[in-house]
Amino acid sequence: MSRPPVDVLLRRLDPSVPVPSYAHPGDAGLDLVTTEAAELAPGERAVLPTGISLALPDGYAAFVHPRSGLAARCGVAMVNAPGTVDAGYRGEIKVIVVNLDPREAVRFAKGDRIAQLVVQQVERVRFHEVAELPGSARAAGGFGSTGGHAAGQKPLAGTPGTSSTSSNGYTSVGTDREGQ
Ligand SMILES: O=c1ccn([C@H]2C[C@H](O)[C@@H](COP(=O)(O)OP(=O)(O)OP(=O)(O)O)O2)c(=O)[nH]1
Ligand SMILES: [Mg+2]
Repeated sequence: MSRPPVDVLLRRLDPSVPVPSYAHPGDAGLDLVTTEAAELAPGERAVLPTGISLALPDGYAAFVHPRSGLAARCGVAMVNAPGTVDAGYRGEIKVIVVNLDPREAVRFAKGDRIAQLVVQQVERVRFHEVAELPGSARAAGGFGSTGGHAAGQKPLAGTPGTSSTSSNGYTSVGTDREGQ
């Protein structure tokens, strides 16, 4: 059984902006539009306003995610993806987009859907500082320590894991973690 929706107060700073809604049942994201037209040259970024501000309930946050269609068709990404909207933030939600296409400019018209908002429950933590952390199977391995890199990609220097440089100059990372 699906859970009831969470009530969120929303203010439209621009009356022409639609109240964000889910396109399909089961969708996680609500599309956000830009209230400003913009043109981004290759490599250029912009902070675009959405005309929306929220009062999220305590214990929730909203995350501004990119749209896959814009990314695949136009090379548009979000510089800080996912952007974090704190429950206490009452300002306008903004989207920091960047045009990653090497050749083509991208144009946004007012009302174009530029990103999507995902509202989630978030935990608050209380830290307990210790001198040593308990052990784990992964330990400090990360940043490619399990292998599977594309050809020519080197693992991040200084991370645990078995590594060797072959005659072609590429570094290959072993996935055998025995004996570590
Ligand atoms: O993509 C984003 C990211 C953030 N925000 C808003 C909501 C968030 O609550 C506030 C602060 O964001 P963040 O903490 O990521 O930015 P900061 O650079 O750390 O700023 P601050 O010092 O104000 O926290 O900015 C957006 O509108 N869009
Ligand atoms: Mg911050």
